[in-house]
Amino acid sequence: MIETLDDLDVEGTTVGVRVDVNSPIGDDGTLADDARLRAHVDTLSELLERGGRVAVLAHQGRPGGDDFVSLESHAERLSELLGHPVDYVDATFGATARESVRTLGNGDCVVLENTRFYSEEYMEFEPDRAAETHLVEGLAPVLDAYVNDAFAAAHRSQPSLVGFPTVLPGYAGRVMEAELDVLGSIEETPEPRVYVLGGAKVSDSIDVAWSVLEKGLADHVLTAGVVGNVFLIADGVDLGDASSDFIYDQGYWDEIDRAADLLDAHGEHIALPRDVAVERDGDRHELGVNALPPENEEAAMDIGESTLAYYERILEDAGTVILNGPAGVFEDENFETGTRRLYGAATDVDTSIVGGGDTASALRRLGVEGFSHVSTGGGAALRMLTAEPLPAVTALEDGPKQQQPADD
Ligand SMILES: Nc1ncnc2c1ncn2[C@@H]1O[C@H](COP(=O)(O)OP(=O)(O)O)[C@@H](O)[C@H]1O
Ligand SMILES: O=C(OP(=O)(O)O)[C@H](O)COP(=O)(O)O
Repeated sequence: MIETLDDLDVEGTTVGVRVDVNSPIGDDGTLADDARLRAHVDTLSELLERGGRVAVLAHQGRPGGDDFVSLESHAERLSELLGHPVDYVDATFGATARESVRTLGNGDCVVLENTRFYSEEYMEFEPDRAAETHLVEGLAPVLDAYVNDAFAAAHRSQPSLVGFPTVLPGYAGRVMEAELDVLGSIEETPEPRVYVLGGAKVSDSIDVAWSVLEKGLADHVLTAGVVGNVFLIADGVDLGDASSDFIYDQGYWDEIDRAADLLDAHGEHIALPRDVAVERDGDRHELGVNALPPENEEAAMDIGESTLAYYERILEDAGTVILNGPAGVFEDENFETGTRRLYGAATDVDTSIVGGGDTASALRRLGVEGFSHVSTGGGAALRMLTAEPLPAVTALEDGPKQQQPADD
C-alpha cells in the first residue's frame, strides 16, 4: 500500500521531491518544452502551500547527449509556473547542497542539480545498495521525507528513485498517484479493449502485445508505425529495401521472428496495415500491401486511407483504447495523417489512454485533445501495461527498513 500526500504531515517538513522534468533542450542548452514541468505543478504547489520545505531532485538527459544539461533553466521556468520563488543550486548532495536544503524555511523551494551529473545515478541498483550511494547517504540526513512524483522514470532502479524510500518515509506525489490509479487498473476498463501499438520501440511493443494477448486483456491489437512495418514483414510482405534497411539498422531484425511467433499464437486478434504511405516526388503516395514493394523502393512512413478506415471501424465498437507510439513519421506533414486520424478516432472511445513521450508531443503538435488520460511516461507506461512491477513503485510500497535495535 503506497502512502500519498494525504498521509504526509507537511508543515515544517523537509521533503525531497523526485520529479521527471527530462525535456527537450534547445540549441542554447536551455529548456525547450515545459510540458513535463507543468505536470508536477499540482504536487509542488500543494507541498509549498501546506508549509513544506521542498528540495526538488531530477535528471535531465543522459551522459554524452546534447540534452545532458543543468537544471537552472528548469528552475526558472518552474518558478514562473508555480508563481512562487524557486532557488537553484549547482550541487546535488555535497555540503553546498545540504546547506541549501537545511536553510529552507516553510514554503521554500530549491531545485538541486541534475542527479545524473553523478555517475552512480546512471547505474541501476537494488534498493538497499542504492541507499548506500553518495547521493542518498549525502542528502538523506537533511531530509525528513521523500516524495516520488517521477512516474516517467519509475522503470529505472536508480538511487534517486529507489534509494531514498529505503531510508526515509516515502510518499507518491499527485502525478504518480494518478498514473498508478489509471494504468494500474486497466483490467477494470470497459470492453472490448483495443491496443494501438505504433512508434519505433518495436521490442517493447511486442512485449506489450504478447503480455496483453496472453492475459486476455486485449480484444484487438492494431499495429502501425515501425511496429506495423515489422508485423507486415513477419506476415511475408516485402516492404522494400528502405523499410527493411531501417529496421535492420535500428537493431529490430530479430523482432521479425518474435512478431511472426505472435501472429501464429494470436493472429486473429492482431490487425496489420492494409496500405502504407511513401514519399514520391515530394508528396505522399499510398500503396496497398498487394502493390508492395514500392517500385522506387521508398520507405513506408505512415499507414494509408484503407488501414485508417479499417482501424476506425474497430475503434467505433471499442469500450477502451490504449495507444502508444505515433502511426507514422508525424514530424513530416506528409505523414502526420495517420497519427492525427487514428488518435482523433480514439478520443471518441469511452475510455482512451495514451502513453509515450513522443506520442504526447505529437498530439500537442497536431492539436488532438480529449483523451481520458495522457500518461507522462513512455517506457514506464509500457512497462505498467505489461503488469510488470516498476522498481521505484515497489520501493515506495516496501518502505524504509526498520532500524535494527542497537547492540548492547
Ligand atoms: N513508419 C515509420 N518509419 C520511421 N519512423 C517512424 C514510423 N512511424 C513512426 N516513426 C517514428 O517513431 C518515433 C516515435 O516512436 P516512440 O519513441 O516509440 O514513441 P513514444 O516516445 O511515444 O513511445 C517518431 O520519431 C516517429 O517519427
Ligand atoms: O524520458 C523518460 O522516459 P521516456 O523516454 O520513456 O518517456 C524518462 O525521463 C526516463 O529517462 P531515461 O530513459 O533516460 O532513463
